[in-house]
Parts: sequence; C-alpha cells; structure tokens
Amino acid sequence: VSCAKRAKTPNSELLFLPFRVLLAELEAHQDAWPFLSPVKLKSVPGYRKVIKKPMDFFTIKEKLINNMYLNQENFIIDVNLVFDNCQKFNEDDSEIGQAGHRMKRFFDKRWTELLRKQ
Ligand SMILES: Oc1ccc2c(c1)N[C@H](O)CC2
Repeated sequence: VSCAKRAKTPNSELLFLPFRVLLAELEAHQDAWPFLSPVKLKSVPGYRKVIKKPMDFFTIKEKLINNMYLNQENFIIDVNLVFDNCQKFNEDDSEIGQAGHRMKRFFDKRWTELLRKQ
C-alpha cells in the first residue's frame, strides 16, 4: 500500500503489537480464506458498485506495517469493514456469508479479551 511513511517511533510499534497479533490470528483462522486478499474487482460482477470501501486482511496488515493507523479506532473500523462488506454482498446462508459471521464472532471475542487485558 503506497503512502507517505510516517516516522516509526518505537512506542507506536509497541502500541500496535496487540493488533498485529490479533490480525495474525484472524489470518490463521480456517474461515479467513474469503478475506485474506483484496476482492478482484474486475472478476466479481457488481462488487465495485455495491461495496464502496473494499477491505481485506492483507491491506490491513500493510497499513499496520506502514504506520497508517493513527489510533486503535481506525484499525477496528477497517476490520469491521471487512465483515460488513461480506454481510452486504453475501447471503447469510452462503458459504462466504457463514464464514464472515464466524470470523466476526471470533474477532469480537478476541478483541474483548485483548481490551480486558489493557
Ligand atoms: O460468489 C462469489 C464470488 C466472488 C465473491 C463473493 C461471492 N463474495 C465475496 O464477498 C466477494 C467475492
């Protein structure tokens, strides 16, 4: 993801370590396959029109590595965007729709556990 690289201050790396761990858990989840990389807009009819802000785990990782999240909220907004896009584009009873619901439940649980630790 090209963007102006922000100065890497040590504490910002430390501050976001829990998010990198949490993101790694999302990527390792067996239901993560629809969300690992950007949807190929050219090969999925209607996606570009319906989904105004595509998002995926790879893009989130790139933004984390490039210090593009200024605060915790923006990280959570992007993760929830992945699941909201999935619910918008897929029927709840579809394979991908079900994977999205399972991933969201997993994320909400882990995020709550992470917050309780702080
Ligand atoms: O049948 C299909 C084919 C492609 C995709 C989906 C469903 N859903 C994803 O959210 C986006 C990509």
